[in-house]
Amino acid sequence: MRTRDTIFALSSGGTPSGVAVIRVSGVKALTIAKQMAGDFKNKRQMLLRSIRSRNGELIDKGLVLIFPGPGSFTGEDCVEFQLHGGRAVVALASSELEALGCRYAEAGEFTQRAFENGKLDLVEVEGLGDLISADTEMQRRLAAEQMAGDLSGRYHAWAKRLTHARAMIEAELDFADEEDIPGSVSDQIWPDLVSLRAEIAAQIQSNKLGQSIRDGFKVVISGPPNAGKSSFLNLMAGRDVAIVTEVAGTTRDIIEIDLDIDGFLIRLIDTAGIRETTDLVEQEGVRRARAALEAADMVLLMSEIDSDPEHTPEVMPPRVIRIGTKLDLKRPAHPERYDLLFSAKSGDGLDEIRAAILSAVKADWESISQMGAGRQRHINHLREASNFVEEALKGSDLVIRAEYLRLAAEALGRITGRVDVEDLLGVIFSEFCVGK
Ligand SMILES: Nc1nc2c(ncn2[C@@H]2O[C@H](COP(=O)(O)OP(=O)(O)OP(=O)(O)O)[C@@H](O)[C@H]2O)c(=O)[nH]1
Ligand SMILES: [K+]
Ligand SMILES: [Mg+2]
Repeated sequence: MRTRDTIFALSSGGTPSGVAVIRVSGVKALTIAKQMAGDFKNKRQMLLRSIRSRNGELIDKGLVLIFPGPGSFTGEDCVEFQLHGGRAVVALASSELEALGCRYAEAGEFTQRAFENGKLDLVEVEGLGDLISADTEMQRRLAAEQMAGDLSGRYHAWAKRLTHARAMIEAELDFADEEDIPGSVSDQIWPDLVSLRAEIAAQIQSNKLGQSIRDGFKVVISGPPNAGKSSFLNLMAGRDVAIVTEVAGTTRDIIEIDLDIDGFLIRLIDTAGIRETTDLVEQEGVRRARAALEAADMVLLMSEIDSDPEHTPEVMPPRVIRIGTKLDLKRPAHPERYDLLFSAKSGDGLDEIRAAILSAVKADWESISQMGAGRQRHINHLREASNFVEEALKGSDLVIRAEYLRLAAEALGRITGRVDVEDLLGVIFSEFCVGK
């Protein structure tokens, strides 16, 4: 059995490093640690020991952390060796561990064991994965809350309410023939389920917004050719990412840069100027520009001040900021046409654009920071659950309504991994790095 193997991995980053952490988990962990570091009591403790190979040769002197199961990250017996992070030290310690019967861990295998031993549920596992890959402060916050179980707790609480509702229905069915049950007991549960459905809808909305915090808030730069879109992108990037020329139709491919603005990941996307054209390559650029607009969280609609005709994209995403460009050349005759004015040449207006982006992403953040930001996977199951609740609310036969509530609870259970999730596990754990 694969899970009976004792596994190990270098859990700290690449060598050489000041310290290398080698983590060992499984039934043989404590025995092997004793072979390498001398005898100790099986209790949670940290020891400073000489680590030796089987023939008594000194590998290194370092710290040995003992975590007997189940009070460990994986729930199994675990040991961590903190050695000096030289390549040869790590190589020798690793080959010694292999010789003593350990196997190098696969990506995410420690976390998978933690899940199998009930230490983390799937939502917490995803939070942990996000925490490890978090680049910005807001990604970190969302992930830390999710890992701490905030989101799991909410999903669990909903599943419990559904179970309670079913119990009320069962009770009513059992006592249906008794005269002294006043009205229907289960009638009390329907108002609660109506509000549960609303709470799930709010969570779906929050999860959607949360994805833009986690994966980047997508700001698309759109507008006619030569508006100065790429010049703006380059200024924000602080380097010449995109080609800028006076030729209309210079940009064809989508050009994306990631920015960290006040802890938020902002994905700034430069696109081809939108116009009718016979140039095949430019046509494809325009098609891609339109597609980018559809996926945008926000659009910076740029046009040269007082240029005609006025450009309006066909697809209007929720947030559009109209920006008049090349302010160094001209003051606008129709200032009401623009939300902001900007010059790539002088840099005037740049701070205001940055502030507008930040205030949009902060508005999203405020509406989700209380609720967390589950993944698309959560959204799918939440929709399923919500549909079943809907069916239960619409139904008339109590037995069938109770069955819908069971299905709704099951859909919620799949989010945290309480119900058949085998097929999901591979996907989730493979996202992890080795050593976690
Ligand atoms: N004076 C002045 N010229 C600018 C400004 N911004 C851009 N330009 C010039 O306008 C021309 C077009 O700029 P780009 O940044 O390539 O414009 P674009 O919107 O990306 O153009 P396409 O990719 O062709 O759609 C270039 O010659 C730029 O140097 C500005 O603020 N002031
Ligand atoms: K251009
Ligand atoms: Mg361009």
